[in-house]
Amino acid sequence: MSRVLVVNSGSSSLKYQLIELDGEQVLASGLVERIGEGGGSSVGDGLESPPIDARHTRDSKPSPTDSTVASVADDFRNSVPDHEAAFQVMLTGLQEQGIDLDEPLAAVGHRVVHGGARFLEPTVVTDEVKREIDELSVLAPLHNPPNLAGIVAAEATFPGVPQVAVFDTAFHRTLPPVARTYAIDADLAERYGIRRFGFHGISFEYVSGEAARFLGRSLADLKLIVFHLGNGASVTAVDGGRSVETSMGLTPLEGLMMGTRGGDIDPGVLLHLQREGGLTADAVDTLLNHGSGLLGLGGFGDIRDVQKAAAAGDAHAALAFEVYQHRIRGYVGSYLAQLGRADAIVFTAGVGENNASVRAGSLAGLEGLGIRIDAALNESESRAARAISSDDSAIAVLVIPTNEELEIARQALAVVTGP
Ligand SMILES: Nc1ncnc2c1ncn2[C@@H]1O[C@H](COP(=O)(O)OP(=O)(O)O)[C@@H](O)[C@H]1O
Ligand SMILES: CC(=O)OP(=O)(O)O
Ligand SMILES: [Mg+2]
Repeated sequence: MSRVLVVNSGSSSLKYQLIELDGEQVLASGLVERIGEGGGSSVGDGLESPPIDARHTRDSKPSPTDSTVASVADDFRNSVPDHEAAFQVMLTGLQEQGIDLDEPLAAVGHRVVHGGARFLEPTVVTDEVKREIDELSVLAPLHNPPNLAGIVAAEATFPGVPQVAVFDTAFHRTLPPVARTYAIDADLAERYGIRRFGFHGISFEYVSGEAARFLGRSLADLKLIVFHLGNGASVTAVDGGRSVETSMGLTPLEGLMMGTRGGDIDPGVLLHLQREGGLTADAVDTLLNHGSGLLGLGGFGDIRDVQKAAAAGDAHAALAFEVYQHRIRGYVGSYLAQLGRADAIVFTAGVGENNASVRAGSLAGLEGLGIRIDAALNESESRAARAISSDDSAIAVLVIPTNEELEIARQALAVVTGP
């Protein structure tokens, strides 16, 4: 028996796949979107079709007149998704795709974003594991609560089936001390567990393997810079299959600019907002997680909407689009220096796979570093893993579709079947 249900219960969507790992066949899949906001669901090829318009976001940012701290916070709280309802929609979706829910499952695999220092491997869920995932919610408030809700719902629906948590942080267990250390007081860091963890590890692991396969080379010999550009976005330097540097840190707030998160910021800005703006710590949290990034600066959380607004002459949207690419370009340079060289730069996830302008814009002007994009290849509508660099590019540039669900299914099955 090697049938695994994968539940990726996210902050505003639930993605699922039922996978038969003998032959790696997807038996059913779907996406339940805009949970709790009257949103619908899609089944079947849902993961291939364009997903949600404004995930993690409202349709547009609050106007300055209603942006008192309290009203901004309340506004976002009103859109807290109902994950239990989403789980029920998923079950209906599975049945509509002809799945008999009584057929035995080897495991249910769950994406869990923050595994802290404790969870370095995929882990069979126990009450203690759930407690620890819950405790880590303070470091991933957008993610761990819905991840846990998915686990609890699956336990109730599939009693006796092992629930396996697969952690986004685990791939980054190889980060060397120099890359996981913040330059703050060492005793304080120790006492409060302050260090860099990194996220999107499930995707980075899958995509690195696929990039090696595409290049026909051993992963052990490759130096890769992998950009996961989804709603959340991060980049990892992968050396011989190991994460050696990554842009997210203690929480998924650090690094690149994202849909509703701003990424790297001078910590002095937060102090200034608290002292001069009168914002509470919770209001700053809301602002950083829900009201920054493309949404905060450009007015829309989905980069396609930002591009449309920019094309229509909106200066803030145009600037947001530029800043997004400027950050990516900066990390290319930084990680090239950290790795010493790179065999390939890889783009993945919603924006990375689908947005040719972001790829071209971010890498424009980097010919001196040996990076040249072929415009026609870059603009191709192909969904397959592919190269988009020109023949004379010293560093290959690849687009590799991610498949977090397949990676989770593989890891979950490996845990329950043992070595
Ligand atoms: N088919 C598509 N064409 C263009 N952009 C897309 C497409 N699909 C997704 N995106 C972009 O990807 C973003 C979401 O990425 P995704 O990886 O699905 O996010 P997440 O899994 O983090 O929710 C959207 O904001 C959108 O801009
Ligand atoms: C860790 C993270 O940011 O995940 P997502 O992209 O799913 O929001
Ligand atoms: Mg994602």
